[in-house]
Amino acid sequence: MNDVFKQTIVRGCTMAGIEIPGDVIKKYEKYYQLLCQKNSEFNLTSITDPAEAAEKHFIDSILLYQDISRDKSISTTISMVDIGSGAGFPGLPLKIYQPDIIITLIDAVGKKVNFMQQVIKELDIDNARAIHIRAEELSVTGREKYDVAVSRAVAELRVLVEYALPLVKVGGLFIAAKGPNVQDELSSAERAIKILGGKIIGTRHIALPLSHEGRSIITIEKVNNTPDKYPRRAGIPKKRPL
Ligand SMILES: C[S@@+](CC[C@H](N)C(=O)[O-])C[C@H]1O[C@@H](n2cnc3c(N)ncnc32)[C@H](O)[C@@H]1O
Repeated sequence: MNDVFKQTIVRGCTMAGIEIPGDVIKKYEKYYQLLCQKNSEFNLTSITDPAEAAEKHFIDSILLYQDISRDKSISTTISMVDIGSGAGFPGLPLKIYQPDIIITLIDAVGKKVNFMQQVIKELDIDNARAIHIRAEELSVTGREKYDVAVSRAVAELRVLVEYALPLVKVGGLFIAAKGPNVQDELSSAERAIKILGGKIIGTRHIALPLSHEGRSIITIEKVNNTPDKYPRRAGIPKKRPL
């Protein structure tokens, strides 16, 4: 096992005030090992250095937990979808950290979904599935079904909300993990958020605990049902953002 990876998880979580159980760290180590193995076959991530991966993939993911659980007690089961999860971030580290989450991970690229399925199987993770589907298509079976949607590094916010908000229950949350500067994105997404039944309830600006890179975590509450005509068909949200 990679000591630098483990030490960085422990040190970073301590600095961030996150209590991280030993069995969770062990699973992250195994996950990181699988990530490095698969990454030599095809490109899953450009971040493979152990300290960087520990902070920028794993800690970065679990920093969202505070936003997800803000209205729920820790023991309440949360159904969550991660849109454009890629190699599993942020959904899988969150699920490993809080096993009560029931997670659906989706991605448009089959090879990435195969990798997530491998991690789920090899780490023996319950209540987790990875599906090869586009977000626009999941709303056929997954419409207004999830308590929480999360997404990191997938699209600009006005596009992302058309992927995410149709999947979230009224009263649920969409949490977008973004870089430090989000003011322009927030302004240009205002109209789309309103049309789709959302309301921005907060943007939390934070720094990663070790590199001090900035992040913004945008939380949108689903306050009204999304009109049936959204999402538009695959590709249209990105081509013609609301
Ligand atoms: C830059 S990667 C980010 C992956 C991961 N969320 C992370 O932060 O490491 C963007 C991912 O979003 C996926 N994606 C983009 N548009 C999508 C859509 N409409 N539905 C599902 N997946 C999508 C891509 O296939 C890609 O794997």
